[in-house]
Amino acid sequence: MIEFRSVSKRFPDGTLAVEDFSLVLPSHKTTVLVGSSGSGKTTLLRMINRMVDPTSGSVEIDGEDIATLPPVKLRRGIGYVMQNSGLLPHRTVVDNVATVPLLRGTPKRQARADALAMLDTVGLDRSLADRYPSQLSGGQQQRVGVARGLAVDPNILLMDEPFGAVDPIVRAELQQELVRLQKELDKTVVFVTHDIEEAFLLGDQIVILSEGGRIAQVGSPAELLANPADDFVASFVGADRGRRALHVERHGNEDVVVDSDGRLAGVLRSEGVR
Ligand SMILES: Nc1ncnc2c1ncn2[C@@H]1O[C@H](COP(=O)(O)OP(=O)(O)OP(=O)(O)O)[C@@H](O)[C@H]1O
Repeated sequence: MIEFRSVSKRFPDGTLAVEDFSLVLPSHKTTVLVGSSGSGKTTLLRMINRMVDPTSGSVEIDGEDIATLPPVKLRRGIGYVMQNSGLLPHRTVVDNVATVPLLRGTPKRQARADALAMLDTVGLDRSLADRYPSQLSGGQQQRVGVARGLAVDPNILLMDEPFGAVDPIVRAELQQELVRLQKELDKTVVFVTHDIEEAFLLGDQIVILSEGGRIAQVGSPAELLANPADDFVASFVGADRGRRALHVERHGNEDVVVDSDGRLAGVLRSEGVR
């Protein structure tokens, strides 16, 4: 598990990006940090692999204070996927995926074989292996980014708005793919987004942040929707707008569920009946 203990981050220019943040991120679960721009999501994420060090407080992984670990070593064991994929433009797809394993000393032939297998895992055709990133679509580039993040078989995968720059259809595909991958790989995933729908889809634990990394509420999607802590959360999760408020209408012998705009959402069945 990852634990933030009273973590604050003040940047040299005086910006207090995160103030006294404490949270446990359970292992083998997906925690989604969601909040508006500037709420400190990226800063928090980057403190997990020491791309940013806290000004005060500590971050622990499985009980070990990561300030005591060399950053380079730590990072090689943590997958990191960025919004614009962060691929090296002058390296082929397969070489991009194999970069970190090679740095860790995996023999070249083995690293290539592993990288090709990883393309299969993220649903990319091996025929793309020798292309350069610019010869791929945005969605394909993001898949390569995910493959690269997973290439070192990390326990922890950090994802910073990885699907933010692709069109909505590809984005939905990538989200479904991540749901599938997470079932299969069972990593501890920390995912940053400003999209609450994405958070609801992917998160076991959702952390709603307001400015300065302040936690507005932590909970499962159901908890947040059923019991929003305040108006800010209610508005953020859409509980206030009636958008998610469904009601039941009787049609003949069936109860159907209808949304606030009168659109049909489904049929109501008592539990156990299919
Ligand atoms: N290197 C830096 N130096 C100074 N201020 C910084 C630095 N990096 C981030 N900040 C500031 O810290 C605050 C939090 O930034 P951060 O990038 O963590 O937010 P975010 O929630 O990820 O935002 P976004 O959704 O826009 O990516 C912002 O006010 C930002 O301007």
